Formats: sequence, C-alpha cells, structure tokens
Amino acid sequence: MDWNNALLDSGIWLAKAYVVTIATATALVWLLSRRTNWGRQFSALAAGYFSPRRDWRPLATLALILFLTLCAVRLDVLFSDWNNTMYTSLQELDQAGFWMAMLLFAVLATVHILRSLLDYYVQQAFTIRWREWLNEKLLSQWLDKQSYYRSQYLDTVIDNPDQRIQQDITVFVQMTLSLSMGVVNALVSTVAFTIILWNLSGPLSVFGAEIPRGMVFLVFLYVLVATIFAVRIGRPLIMLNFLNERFNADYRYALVRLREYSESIAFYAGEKVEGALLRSRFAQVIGNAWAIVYRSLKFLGFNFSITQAAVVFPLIIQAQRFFSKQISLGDLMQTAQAFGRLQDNLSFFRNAYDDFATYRATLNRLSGFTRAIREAQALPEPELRSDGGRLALEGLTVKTPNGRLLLDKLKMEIEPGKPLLIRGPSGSGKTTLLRAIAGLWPYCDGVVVRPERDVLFLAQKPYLPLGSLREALHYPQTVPQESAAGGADAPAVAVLKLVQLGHLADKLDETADWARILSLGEQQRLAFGRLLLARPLAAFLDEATSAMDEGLEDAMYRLVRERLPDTILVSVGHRGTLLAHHARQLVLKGNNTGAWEVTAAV
Ligand SMILES: Nc1ncnc2c1ncn2[C@@H]1O[C@H](COP(=O)(O)OP(=O)(O)OP(=O)(O)O)[C@@H](O)[C@H]1O
Repeated sequence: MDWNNALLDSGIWLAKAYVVTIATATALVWLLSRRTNWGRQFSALAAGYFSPRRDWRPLATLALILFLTLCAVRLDVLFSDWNNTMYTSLQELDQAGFWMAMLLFAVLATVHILRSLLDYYVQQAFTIRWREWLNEKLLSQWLDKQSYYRSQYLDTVIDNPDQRIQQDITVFVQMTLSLSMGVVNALVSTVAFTIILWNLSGPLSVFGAEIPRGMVFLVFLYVLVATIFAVRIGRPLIMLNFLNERFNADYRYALVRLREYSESIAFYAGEKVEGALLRSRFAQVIGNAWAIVYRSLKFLGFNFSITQAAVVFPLIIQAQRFFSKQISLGDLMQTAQAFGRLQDNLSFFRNAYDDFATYRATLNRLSGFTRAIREAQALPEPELRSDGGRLALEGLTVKTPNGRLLLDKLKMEIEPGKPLLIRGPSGSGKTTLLRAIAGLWPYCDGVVVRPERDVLFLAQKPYLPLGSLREALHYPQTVPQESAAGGADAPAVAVLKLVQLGHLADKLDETADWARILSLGEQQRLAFGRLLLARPLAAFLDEATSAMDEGLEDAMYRLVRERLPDTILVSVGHRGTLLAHHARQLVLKGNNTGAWEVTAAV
C-alpha cells in the first residue's frame, strides 16, 4: 500500500464507486418497482416523498447517506491495508515504519469517528423527517371524508388501523433505510474485499489439484455452506417471532378490555372467568418464549461456531505460504481480516432474510391501509346540498348494508320553530336516517339539503374527548382563547348552571376521564350545554335525554327552545312525553317496506 497517494486513490475510488452504485441502485429500484409486487407497494408509498418537484432535500439527503456509506467501506479497506502495514513493520522490526503506522491510525480513526457521527445524525434526521411526512399524509387521509368511520362499511374491514399509523410507518421508514444501506454496504464491501483477497491469495492445492486464488473461492464456499445450514436451523424462528408479536398483542388486548369494562366485570364479579382467559393468553406467550429460546440455542450455537472457525480458518490455509516466506506477516493478517469481512458481508444476506420478511409484512399492512382509505372515500353517499340554513330531504331512500329498505323516498322540509320528532319501532332506521343526513351512511340515495356547517348531532352517549371538562363542553370546537386563559369564564359557568351541572363549575379545567366519572344523565346534560354554547343552525338529538327523568327532560327541551329559537331541531325518541316539545312527528313503520308518515305531534 502506497500511503502517500492514499488520499488521491481514495478520492478516485469513491468517485467510481459512487457513480456505479447510483447507476445500479437507480436501475434496480426502477426494475423492482415495475416487476415485483412489493416494489410497487414501496414506490406507491415512497414516490411522493422523494419527488424532487415537491422538495429536493430528501433525495439530496439520501445521496449524502449513500456517500457516507461508501466512505465507511473505503475506510474499512484502508484499515485493512493499515493492518498489513503495521504487522509488516513489526515483522521487519522497522521502528520508523511502526510509528508512522501509529500516526496513520490516528488520522484514520479520527476520520472514522467523524464519519460515524455524521452518518448517525444524517440517517436519524432523514428517518424522522420521512416519518413526519408519511404520518401526516396517512393521518389526513384517514381523517378526510370520515374514512376512519366509513371504512367499517367496506367488504373487508381493516384490522388495527392504530397499529398501522403508529407502528408500521416507523418500521417501514427505518427498515427501508437500514435494509437498502445494508445491501449497498454488503455488496460494495464484498467487491472491495474480494479484490484484496484475490491479490493476497495464492494457488491452493486440493487433493493434488491446484486451484489458483483458492482462498477467494474458499470463502464463498464457506459462506454458502454455512448459509444453507443456518437457514435450515433458523427458519422456524421467523414463524416463532411472528407468533410472539401476535400472542403478546392478544394478551395486551385482553388486559385492555379488563380496564375498559372494569365496572361491568366488577359488578358480575367475573374475575374468575377473566383471570382464566388472561392466564391462558399469557401461557401462550410463555410457551412461545421457551420455543424461541430452544430454537435460538441451536441457531446461535451454529452461528458462533461458524464465526469462531472463521477466525482461524484463513490462518490455517495461508500458514504454509507464510512459513515458506512467500507472504509477509502483514499479508497473513490481512488475509485473515479480509476473510472475516467477506464472511460478514456475505452473511448479511442470510441475516437480512428475516428482516425482509418483516419488511414485506409491514409494506402489506401499509398498502392495505391506503387502499382501504381510497375505497372508503369512494363509497357512495347521498347528495348533500346547501341552501342557506334550509333543512329538507328530497326523495331520500335509505337501506341497510344487505339491502333491506328502511326508508323509501322520504320527502319533507323542517323549519326552525317547528321541531320534528322521529319515532318508530326499534331497528326501524331512526339512527340510520340521522347517519344519512350527516353524510355518513353509504347505502342511500336522494338529496339532503342542509347547512354545510353549524350542524350538531347529539348521540345517546355523548362523546367526551380526552382533556378538561371545558374542552368537553366546547367539543368539537376548540376552547376560545380568552376562555382558555381563564378570563371570561362566564359563558361556560353560566351554561353549566343552566343544564343543572353547577356543581362542576370549579372543575372546568380539571383533566380527567370524564366519560367514566360523570353519570350518563350528567353526560347528556353536558351535551345540552354544548348545544347552548355552539348555537348551531340545526341540531339532531338521538335519544339525547334517555337517561334523564321526565322533569329533567322537560327542563332541557324548554331551555333549548327558549335559548335557541332559530335552531332547526330534530329529535329521535321513544317516549311520549317528547311529543309536547315538537310540532310534528315522522313515524317509520319498520316493516321493511320503507313506509313512513308525517303527522302533527300530539
Ligand atoms: N353497520 C351495520 N351493518 C348492518 N346492519 C346495520 C348496521 N347499522 C345498522 N344496521 C341495521 O339497520 C337497522 C336500523 O338500525 P338503526 O340503529 O337505525 O335503528 P333505530 O331505529 O335507531 O333503532 P333503536 O330504536 O333500537 O335505536 C337495524 O336493523 C340494524 O341492525
């Protein structure tokens, strides 16, 4: 090795390797994204991020990471040459050469440390930015056009969307980078160290036959045989690791349900049944954990043996040439090291096999997720028209998913000051009609004329978001600034008092799991408070007073009619007492013919 020209040589080496790698990688990505299914899935997920028209930085960062990866390989080669230089100086008792080697090491080590740190930083920054972008993209698609809700009406409902958003995006981004750079590193290193070994190795005689450059062929053969055995021994681990994820998820899910339904389970004193279920699920986790341990013992045992044998194997092969003075100590040591590096790099593909299976599973989950979002957004919906504050249904037909007719060509107009009560037997389609008016129900036809915004739907069990009581009261609006600052408490407190929740006034800013603390009747009154604060153009109340006594129900309806005289009001309910607060009633017959009737509310 001529260290005087090392810098120039390395520059030329890097330039060549960079051009070849970029050309090969581009061709490979192009080919894979056209020819393989997973390649297509990858390009559908990644193309947007790497489009230079959107932003040139991701591609530039990737190019930098590639360059740093090649620098790592070049440094490896230089360290290998350095090893040779150092051992040769020792063998020749060349003191000056030895100290020169020490100085050289300081330079190489400094470059190595700086490169590693820079590489770590750039890779992390790249991963974080890509993750941010992909998360934002999928999250907004998931929230857009209520896909998170409407996707439940698809023929194949997707499982665990939360896992896909939270976990799979991270795994996808990290593994894309680690696998692709791993492949580049392993391939370029393989070429580089094959060349080194090629130059160092002499003919090898096997059963009398001379194999020129035998060492090079030996290492490939060594790794090939090791790989065949390792795959055989290690393959069951892929399935065992997959089961490990699943059993743990099942166990966690059972624990979450225990928390979610704690009250019902406690009332039933169902600990025995729950305990048996939890223990059986945990037993699965443990059974699988032991299976992993025993399989890993075999796999690791084999791998350790292969790695240990690789330490002395090249020494044994080259010893003869060293003792007959055909090669120097430095050459011998470099051979051993190059053999080890080649062995490592070729083994990358064996080890990456498992990672690649995980990667493909992640790609499948993410692609399934984006496909479900597209399909959910393409589901039919009634035509929503806006005509000022008007609310009217024009020939609205509503069916169940399996085609049963709930409402046939409903036609009516609802005006402010003339509230409508929807009645009918259980299962006749009252809630579904509200879903159709909200634009959520895919199985309907006709026109819904309604204000575009300022419409509030109150369900029987009001939704209380995570956060403070004040946030729950303002939902789905955000808390107004002045109110959040604590200045103008008046509206929130006054509204709480109006809906007979004055005792909660001093807890407005307390963050708690309010859906658990408040009784259903209190939650329903809180929803009425929401209505009074939001002052919508139209309000739909689906059994919104079912948990209140008749006195409270009467008070709440009076309040709404008094305070919101201009709001169009539509209620769903069974109780006769509701009739007093409505001008008309729509009765669904519930006999599968879609028959309906509008009469005065008496
Ligand atoms: N996602 C769904 N998949 C299949 N069928 C559904 C779905 N949602 C509702 N249905 C069916 O549509 C019909 C109407 O349901 P809906 O909830 O509108 O009735 P409802 O009149 O509000 O009943 P209740 O008075 O009991 O609340 C029911 O037969 C129900 O089983």
